[in-house]
Amino acid sequence: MPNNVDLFWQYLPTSNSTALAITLCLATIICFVVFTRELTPLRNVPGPFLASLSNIWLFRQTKTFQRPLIDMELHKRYGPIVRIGPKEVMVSSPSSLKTIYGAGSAFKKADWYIAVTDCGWGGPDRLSLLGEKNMEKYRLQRRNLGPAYTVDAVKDYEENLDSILEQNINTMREQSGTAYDLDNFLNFFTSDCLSGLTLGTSKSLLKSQVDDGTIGGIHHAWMYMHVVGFFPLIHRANTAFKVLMTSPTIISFQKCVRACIPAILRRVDDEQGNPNPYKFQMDLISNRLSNKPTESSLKPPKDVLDKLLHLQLTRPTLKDKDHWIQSMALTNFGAGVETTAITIGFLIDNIISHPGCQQKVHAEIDQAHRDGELPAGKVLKVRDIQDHLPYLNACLKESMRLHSVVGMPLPRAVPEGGVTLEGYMIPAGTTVGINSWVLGRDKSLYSEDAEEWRPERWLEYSSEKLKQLESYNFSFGAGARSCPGKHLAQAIYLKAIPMLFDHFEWRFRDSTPEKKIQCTFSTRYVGLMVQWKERKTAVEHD
Ligand code: HEM
Repeated sequence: MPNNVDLFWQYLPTSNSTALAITLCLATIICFVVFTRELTPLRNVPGPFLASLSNIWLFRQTKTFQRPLIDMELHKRYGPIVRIGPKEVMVSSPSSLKTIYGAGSAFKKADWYIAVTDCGWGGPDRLSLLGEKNMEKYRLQRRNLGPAYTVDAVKDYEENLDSILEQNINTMREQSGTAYDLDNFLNFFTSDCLSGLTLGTSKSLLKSQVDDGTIGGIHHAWMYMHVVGFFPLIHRANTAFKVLMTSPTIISFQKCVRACIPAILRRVDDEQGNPNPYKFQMDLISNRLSNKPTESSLKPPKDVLDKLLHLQLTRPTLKDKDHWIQSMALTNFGAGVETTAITIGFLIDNIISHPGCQQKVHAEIDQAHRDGELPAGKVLKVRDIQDHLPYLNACLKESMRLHSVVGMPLPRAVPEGGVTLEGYMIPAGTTVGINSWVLGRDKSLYSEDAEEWRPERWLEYSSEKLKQLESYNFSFGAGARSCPGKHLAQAIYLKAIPMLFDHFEWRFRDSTPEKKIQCTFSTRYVGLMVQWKERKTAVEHD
């Protein structure tokens, strides 16, 4: 009876050249596996086998748009450090947060961010804060434009925000009882608010319920960057061909890319419905750039663009930089609309999902009205939620902890000399990152019930503990590359949230709503239908 070895030889090809080809193939595969997986200090880092061989594994995971859930599962399975690419690991401990992102850290943004930029095709002097890798240029831009985004600067724009918020609440009164997709509705809401803050006026998207292309454009841009980021070369080539191949007769390279990775670009295609997503904003910005204030006509700034133009007048670095001013103003939309909408959306979802929570929120607001702490019928101040609505504020913190806006690790490159993370030596050049969804559920920070929704925890913590937790708050990033738009976003959601619960009672349209997240860097619910109805205010109750 032939044994297994005999059978093996029996089926081997007889021709010498075929045998040689097979041997060469096998040898190449073995060399490739040994080289990419084993001949690196990362060989002992646990993780899925296929992930250690090529970025395709990570690309495929990312393409599901479920990174927060996938990353949480991976950490549960493999521990505080997981190898998710041949040269990429993901870590989870709070101490790693300080090492990678802390003040003075030498970890630069990784190559994933190349897909956020135009690869220099718009000229070397472009402003693209999120993707900028040249730290000298980045610091120069942020130092000069940053003053338009401080807490004090934002106070100057609040009047515009207040009138948009009032308009939005009135519009919502008219729409009472109608069912809306929560994410869509809030994108309209925040787009109007950011427009008021940035340009002093809005296109009233919430009222018209029609996207002028801006919201779709932002969404598709993030979707593209989120996935193509793993293949910077594709992005570079794509950008180059987009610029070079303007002739309609030449088959654009973009089309080839589309054919190769249809899942991403099928959605990008939709964008073509509106070739100029920022038209409304661009027209206003161009108009004001051609009618700039002079020293003698200078008035106190009323919106971000005003403030940027003031800065331009006083800072020589900004003298010939109209394109920086334009890009910075547009960044408020690209980086602010979805992120702020998602922050409010997750909170609304959490409050309606947890029985009794909305009643508590309403009771707290009503009591604050009765105690005279909140003026009835007026837009609240940014600090009101912190000072007078502790339970609602605790719900917000709990929501941001469990459902952070950014749902993938913020990728950074390990600097020269390497680093030790979670007990493993990680060589220079490796991409490392922490996912906020994982850190927000860290048991060493939030105790054993870290996975549960329990807003009361924020009312129980000592001030020391609160301070410690604040230092691990990753919602707006951390260190030198943390979010410059934080105060702008906070002005919107800290004012809007109490109003949305003061004036309305919320419910899901369906008794058992389907909750499907979609992570395109930012993470939202898709297709979650909600309704609101106007409620009597405390004064009307009494
Ligand atoms: C609730 C709303 C917001 C959240 C949760 C948020 C979150 C974040 C996070 C986590 C980062 C770090 C990204 C990274 O390290 O790659 C970031 C960066 C950034 N954000 Fe925001 N953001 C919000 C609103 C805004 C707004 C309104 C603006 C408008 C100016 C803005 C502009 C930016 C920019 C330009 C960066 C890049 C900074 C850098 O790379 O150094 N964000 N944001």
